[in-house]
This record gives sequence, C-alpha cells and structure tokens, in this order.
Amino acid sequence: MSTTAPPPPAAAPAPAPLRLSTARALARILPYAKPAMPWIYAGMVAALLAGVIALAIPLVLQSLVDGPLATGDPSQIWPAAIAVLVLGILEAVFIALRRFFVLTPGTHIEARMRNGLYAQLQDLPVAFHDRWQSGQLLSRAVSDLNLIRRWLSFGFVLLIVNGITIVIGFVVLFSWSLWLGLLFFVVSVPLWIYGYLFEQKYSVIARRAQDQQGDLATAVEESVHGIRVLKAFGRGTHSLLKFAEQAELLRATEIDKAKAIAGIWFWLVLIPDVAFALCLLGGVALAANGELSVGELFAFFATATVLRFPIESIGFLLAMTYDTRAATDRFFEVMDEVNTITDPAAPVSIEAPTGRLTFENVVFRYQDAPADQPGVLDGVTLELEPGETMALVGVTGSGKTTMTALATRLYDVTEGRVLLDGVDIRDLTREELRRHIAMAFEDATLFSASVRDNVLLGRPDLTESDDPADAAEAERVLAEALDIAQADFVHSLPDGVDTTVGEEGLSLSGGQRQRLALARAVAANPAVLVLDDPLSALDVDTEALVEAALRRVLATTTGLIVAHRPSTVQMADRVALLQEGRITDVGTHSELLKRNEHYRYVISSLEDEELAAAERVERDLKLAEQEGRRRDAIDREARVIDSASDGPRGEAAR
Ligand SMILES: Nc1ncnc2c1ncn2[C@@H]1O[C@H](COP(=O)(O)OP(=O)(O)OP(=O)(O)O)[C@@H](O)[C@H]1O
Repeated sequence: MSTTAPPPPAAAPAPAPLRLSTARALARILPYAKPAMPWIYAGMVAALLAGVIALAIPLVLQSLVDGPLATGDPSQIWPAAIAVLVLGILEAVFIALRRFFVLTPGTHIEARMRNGLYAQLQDLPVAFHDRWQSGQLLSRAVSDLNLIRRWLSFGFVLLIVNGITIVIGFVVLFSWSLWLGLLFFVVSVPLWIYGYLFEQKYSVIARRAQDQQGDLATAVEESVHGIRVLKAFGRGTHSLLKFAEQAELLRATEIDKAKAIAGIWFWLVLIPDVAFALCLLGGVALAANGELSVGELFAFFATATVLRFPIESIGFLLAMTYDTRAATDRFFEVMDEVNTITDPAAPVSIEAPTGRLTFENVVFRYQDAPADQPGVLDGVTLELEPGETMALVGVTGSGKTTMTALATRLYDVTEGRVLLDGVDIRDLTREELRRHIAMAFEDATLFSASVRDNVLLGRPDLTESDDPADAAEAERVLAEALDIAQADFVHSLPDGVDTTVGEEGLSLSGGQRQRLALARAVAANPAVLVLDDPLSALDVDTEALVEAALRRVLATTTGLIVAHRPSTVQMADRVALLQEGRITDVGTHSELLKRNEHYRYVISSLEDEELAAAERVERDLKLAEQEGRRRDAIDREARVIDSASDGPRGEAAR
C-alpha cells in the first residue's frame, strides 16, 4: 500500500526566519533576470526620456506666456505650439517604446523561474512533498511568478523611472522658484513617512494573502482530486462550506490590502493638493511682489501637474513591489530547500547487477514524526538472493511500504545501509539506481500522455534515441510489458497504445491503471522489481493471469513484493515477516505457517480482508446491474410519455 502521508500542515510553511530588506529580497531575482536586463534598462531609458520630455513642456509654456502672450506678438505662438506638439508626440513614442522593450523579457524571466521551480520540485525528495501542500506549490508556480513578471516589466521600471522623474521634477521646481519648491517639498515630507509605515503594514498583509491563496488552491485541488469520495459520501456541501470559509478569510485579507492601499492613496492625492493650494497662495504673493513672472508661476504649476502622476503612482507601485517581495520570498522558500537525497561526489557504477538486495541494520524514522515516537524501522536486516522473490508481510502500519521506499531512495535510511550487489545504494547515482531498481505502487499514477509514453517512462534509452533499432526494441519491450501485465485492453482503446490516458488515467478503471503501472515497472527491465501491492484492484481472474505472467519475469529478476493477499504470498520463494520495526522471521510460506503464530494471524486477517473485498465487488456488481435495469425501465417509461405527448410529429422528429 502507498505510503500514508501525514495530514498536511494547516498553513504554508513559515517564511524564512532571516528577513532581508525588500531591495535585497528582490535582488535575488537578478540571476534569472540577467539576460533580459538590457531590455529592461532600455525600457527604463525610454520611460525616463518620456518623463523628461513631459517636464520640458512647461519650459515652452513659460516662454509662451512670458513671450508672445505678454508682448502680444502672435508670430511667436506657432513655433511654441509646434514645439509642444512635437514634444507630445515624442513622449507618446517613448511610452510605446517602453512597453515594447519590457513586454517580452518579462515573459522570458517568468518562464526561466518557472522551469527552475519545476526542476527543483522534481529534484526535492518525497519528504519535502510530504510537508508541503500541493496548492501552495501550485500558487507559487503560477500566481507568484505572474506577479514577479508583471512587476519586472511594469512596476520595477515605473518605480525607478517615476522616482527619478520626481527628483528631476523637484530640481526643476526649485529652478523656477526656490521658496515655492521648498514649500512643495516640505509639505510632501509626511508622504515619505507614510510610505515607510505603509511598507511595514502592507508587506505582512501581502504575504498573508498569498499564503491564503495557496491554501485555497490546495482546497480546490484536493476536492477535484477527491471528487468521487466527496460525491459518494454526499460531502459536497460540507466541502463547499469549508471552502467558503477559506475564501472568506482571503476576502477579508484582500479587503485589508485594499484599505491599506486606499490609505496611502488618500495621502498621495491630498498632500499634493494641499501643496498646490499653499504654493498658489505663495506664488501669487511672489508674483505680486515681482519676484516671479507670470510665465514662471504658470510653468511651476505645469511642472507640478506633470509630477502628479508619478507621485500618485508611487502608492500602487509600492503595493505592487511589496506583493512581489512576498512572491519572491515564497519562490525562494522552495528554491532554498536543500535536497538531502543527492548523487555522491564520486559515484560507483554496477555494470551488470545480479540483483542481490540487502537491508543491513536499517533504522528509519520519518522527519516529521513526533520525537517521542519510535522509528518505523528499527534494525531491519534482510537479504534477497539474485533472482529470488521475497514477499513482505506484516500487519497494517508495520512499515512494509516504508521499506520498499528505502530501496529506491525515495527516502534515505536514518541508520544502516541498503546494498545492491554489495554496493551502498547511496554510492550510485540516482539515475543508475532507478535503472536497476524499478517500482510499481498500489496507487497507480498515470500521466496525461499516451499509453506508450506511460509504459515506456523508465526507458529513455529507447524512447529518446534516434536509432531505428532502438525504436523497434521499444515496440518489442512495450508489447512484452503489456502482455505480462495482461493489459491487452489497450488495443481496444480508440487509438490503441497511442491513446492519451486522461489526467492521472482517470478515464481508465483502477484495475486497468494498475496493469499499466505494472507494465511500466516491467518495461524498465530492472535487476530488482519492487512491487507495493500492485494487483489490489484486479479481479481474481485477471490477478491470476498477471501473477502467472509475473512469475516468468520474476524467474530472472529479484522481486520484493508487499503482499496484501495470500495469493501474492504464494508467488514468492520466501516470505519476510515484518513486526514492530524488525524482520522477525524469514522462510517459505508453509514453513512460516507451521512455526510462526504471528504469521498465521497476519495471513488469516489477509484472508478475511480478501473475503470482504470479494463480497464488496459482488455487491457492487449487483448494485450496478440493478441500477442498469432501473435506468432501462426509466428510459422505456420516458419514451412512452414522450411519444404520447408529442404524437406522431414528435416521433418523426426523433
Ligand atoms: N510520510 C510519513 N510521515 C510520517 N509518518 C509516516 C509517513 N508515511 C507513513 N508513516 C507512518 O509510518 C508507519 C508505517 O507506514 P507504512 O505505510 O510503511 O506501513 P504499511 O505496513 O505499508 O501499511 P499498510 O499495510 O497499511 O500499507 C505508519 O505508522 C504510518 O503512519
């Protein structure tokens, strides 16, 4: 049976304790953004030029007001008007160029980061996936990276450019009038203080919202995945209520976010307005005293108006920056995870393994198991001879699945060693180890791909080769594996072995999926085949056929089989009894039956389970038959009612 995962943590894993400044946290994106940075800088230059041009327009206006308007000479109006028009067009062109420069690089950076994340998720050990909710990973891969892309192409560029524009704008304001500029600056000071406080508050809410989005994605993923169970137990409404609760939490957080943004927005609009009003009063007084020309006053306000958008935009640009900071932290929480199951620095290779598999004093405890709980395995020693088939038997929860997972390094032993042909499996590369030891699980996961690709998943040597001889060999291996797994049903699928089996093979029955998963393990042609109850969903007749075919494979391959049925036990040359974390007896089925009371107890409980399962299958079949008869009767009745109400016309239309 598959490894039982512990209940997922209620929320996402806590953020890294080390808290970097926002700038340093965001700088971590740089290695991914490096190739695209020239384009982003080009976008910044274009945006900056657009900003400078916008600030130059008041210059022309001042010359217009103090020149032709003051002197009443209309000949000067046209050059000034044309200059404003040309500057306006140039500004529009540079804004368009900014968009052009930054649009594509952002998508490249997003794709690069997403590929990196995917590779890391593939590389990280099963223990990591035990701890993390799938929705949290999904939201990092999709919405967080989306946020980062939008910020890089838009928020980052505008934040820098608008910041520079504001600085240049203030210099220009000061150049028009020192006193008015100073007044404008002093009145704006509360804005910078508010901006700082905003960061403290908003960053926390932004992080909370993104974690809650991840929780929500987990809830959707789980309910879609478990839709059959929810429907069968009529728990759809219950699950909806739970989902609505989580959605409500996220809604409340989003409202907090909106309130925080509204707060800074309020000050960003109010303070420039107050500054405008005060400067107007001061400006008129200065103009009346002759210290400022009307044209200069006009240009001062035109410049201050140009600065309004950059100042107002700082609010949402800061919000976007803090959202992106949270997204970046979340991304690097996964990227910073250290993979504990890695390839050795100096790997050993086994050319042609014979398949001797040895567990030597193996102790294992799950990382997330409570400290006071004893290890699942506590000194397991077992040796499988080359070509031998060993059944692993024990009560539920005794650690059978765990033992099989150690043989393929899905987890690493806590103490002791697992050896293949005398070589510690940690001294082999993972790629080589998985070539030598293949596994089939009870929970047969198939990928959204053709039957062929699913079955030949473990044979890249054949499927990724350009050699026609390999292609022919792939066909032979495929046919043989399907034959052994009694999976000839694939030939009656619409496109035979080229039929795409749906998401996780949902379009196939449990037994059909298991047969394909078994075919996949057989096709890998390993020296050791580890089977974790892979025949549980087969009916008795098919199971007997698969077992007969498997015997042929197992005659030359070492097999470690977790047995949940007495019939599986009988396939094995020897049986190992797992009890309280140790192998307490090894022998043939009949030897153990004769001498071991605990073994007799386990076997009799397996028989009871098998009987109950057979009864369940029979009951389901009967129910399906009754349901079919009931549907036929309803259909017949519906046809009678239809034809009675439609009359001959209705019949004809049908
Ligand atoms: N990822 C995990 N983290 C923590 N504990 C785990 C994890 N997976 C399994 N366990 C615990 O380890 C013990 C052994 O589980 P395992 O699945 O190996 O048993 P099993 O013998 O295969 O059971 P079954 O016959 O029911 O399939 C159980 O107590 C289980 O709760």
